Amino acid sequence: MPLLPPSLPMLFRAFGKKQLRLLPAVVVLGLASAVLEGFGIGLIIPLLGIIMGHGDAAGMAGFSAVLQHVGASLSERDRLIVISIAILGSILLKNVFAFANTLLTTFIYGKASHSIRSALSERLLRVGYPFFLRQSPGRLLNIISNESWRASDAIQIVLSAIVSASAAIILLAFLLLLSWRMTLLVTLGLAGVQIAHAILSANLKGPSRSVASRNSHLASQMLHLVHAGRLIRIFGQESREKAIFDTASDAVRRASFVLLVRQGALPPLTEVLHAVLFLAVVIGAWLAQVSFPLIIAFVILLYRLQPHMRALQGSWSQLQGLSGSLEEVTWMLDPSGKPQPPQGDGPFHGLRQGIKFDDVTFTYSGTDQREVVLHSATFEIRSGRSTALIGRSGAGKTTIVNLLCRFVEPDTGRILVDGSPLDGIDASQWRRHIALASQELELVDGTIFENITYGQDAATADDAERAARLAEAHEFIERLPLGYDTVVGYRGINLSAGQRQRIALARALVRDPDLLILDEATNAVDGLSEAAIVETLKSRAGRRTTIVISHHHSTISFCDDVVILSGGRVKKQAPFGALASLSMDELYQHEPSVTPGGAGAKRRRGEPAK
Ligand SMILES: Nc1ncnc2c1ncn2[C@@H]1O[C@H](COP(=O)(O)OP(=O)(O)OP(=O)(O)O)[C@@H](O)[C@H]1O
Repeated sequence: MPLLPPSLPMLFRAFGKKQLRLLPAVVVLGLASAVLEGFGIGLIIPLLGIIMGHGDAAGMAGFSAVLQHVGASLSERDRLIVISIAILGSILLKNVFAFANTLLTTFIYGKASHSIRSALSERLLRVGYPFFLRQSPGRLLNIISNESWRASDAIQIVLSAIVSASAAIILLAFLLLLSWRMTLLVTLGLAGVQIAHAILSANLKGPSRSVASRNSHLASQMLHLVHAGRLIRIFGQESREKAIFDTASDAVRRASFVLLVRQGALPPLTEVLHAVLFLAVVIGAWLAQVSFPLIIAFVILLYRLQPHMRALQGSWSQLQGLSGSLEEVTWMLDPSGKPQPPQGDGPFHGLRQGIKFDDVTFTYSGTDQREVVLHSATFEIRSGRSTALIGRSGAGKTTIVNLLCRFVEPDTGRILVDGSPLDGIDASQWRRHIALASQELELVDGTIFENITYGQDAATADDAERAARLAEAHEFIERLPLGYDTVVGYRGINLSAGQRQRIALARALVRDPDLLILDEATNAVDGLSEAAIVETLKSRAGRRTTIVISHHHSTISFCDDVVILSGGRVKKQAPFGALASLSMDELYQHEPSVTPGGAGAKRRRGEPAK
């Protein structure tokens, strides 16, 4: 049986070297206060000796005899005063050390909880994006908001266990110095209690895991209630959702009850066992005719030892009870088995010739069906031109954007940027040259100015206004009482969908990127505004590369090229001018008869179009 939960070492690593360096101080303070406590209790032997008129060391050996000689040269009265002062002094100093220890452990606890949360956020920010496609948001939320606190509690439990262990070791050493026979009896008894306790607390792991998984489920339900407020109301599902939530909440209650009952049974049980041990020692000492002051000192030491031993056992069972939470936190902290962030460290200074998808195939991993969503896609995006990416719903357009932004990587094939593989380029340098406005990218909970300049710390109010004008957002922003200082609320809840889209577009335009990607970025914008936005985009044409995804003909009308997708396959790539007269439906159904190079040509040779 491992002494500590296997997840603890990783937690301590997250904890930081600086804080770890403080741990010896915790041990030293714990030991020092225990030494003072043991010493103070030991001095009771000569004190009682004087009071009871047994001032000599008859019947005593070893350390007890040494203590019995403390102040032996003084008169009885002076000795009594000196010993009393020494006892009081040691109690006082012991409590000063104990308080210093409390301060230190509280400081370390605070730092530990912060370090764990910080490490969790670091992991979330650095992990490869596909992680979010596979994991339940409820689970992630539960780990950060609930389990991270429990992991911090585990660290505090370990710290107080260190203090208790230090005290127990010292008090046992004092017991040993007083009588090795009685100490042997005590140690055997304590070992028995410890074994009984360990066996009982081993069955806390299951309920602890059950609490963690039910908490994840409950967090998912909470997220659902927050996000689906309109859906639930319009379909009149309040009662049903309430019942589902209550079931999830009650499952947490029931799992926690089982855990707490099992945990709660341990302290009374160990207290009874300790009491049995205590009595056994007293009776044993009496039977062995140990001197009375020695028995008193031994019993007091034993009495003081018990809370530390019980605290140690309590720490053990608490750690077992927290094992589900610890496993969840260490799972999130552990980089192994998680998608890596995009690799590659090549520099990128700007797009010159263009981007080529070369036979790219892609499947979203982690889904049960694992359907191929992009089949051998080959097409080009010319630099300084606008390319419309069109196709019916589910054709794979957003997947292409995900690949371009390196949120996901191709299974086979390559994406070439100016002839170099994209996966060899440093992802953050590449992304600095891209801006994405998409129906899925949210606004941040801040002001309109903060949203427009998100990721552009150097952007001024003028820059923000210029971008807002280009995105047809300036007018409505100016009409708001607080203008650019208006707080948009969580996910931009205080704005209309069209207003949110225009701010998101301004956020993309303020970067003036090499590659602007608009994925259904204006589908909620009114016709007039959209026409003006298209004019803006036209003015960028020839200067910057733009990819536009839309189901509206008007939105793609200014594009130079069009790539038509169907069922994850590139059906056609052509200059848009040649097909501009066709409606969107006709474009979607267009057969790959005149494909200048690229995927269509390849298929004509080998593979029928789907
Ligand atoms: N995270 C995901 N996990 C699994 N499959 C996904 C995921 N995202 C998309 N898909 C699947 O990939 C296919 C292509 O989806 P994609 O979002 O690229 O389509 P789209 O052409 O952008 O559609 P729309 O016009 O509706 O936005 C679809 O069949 C979809 O079900």
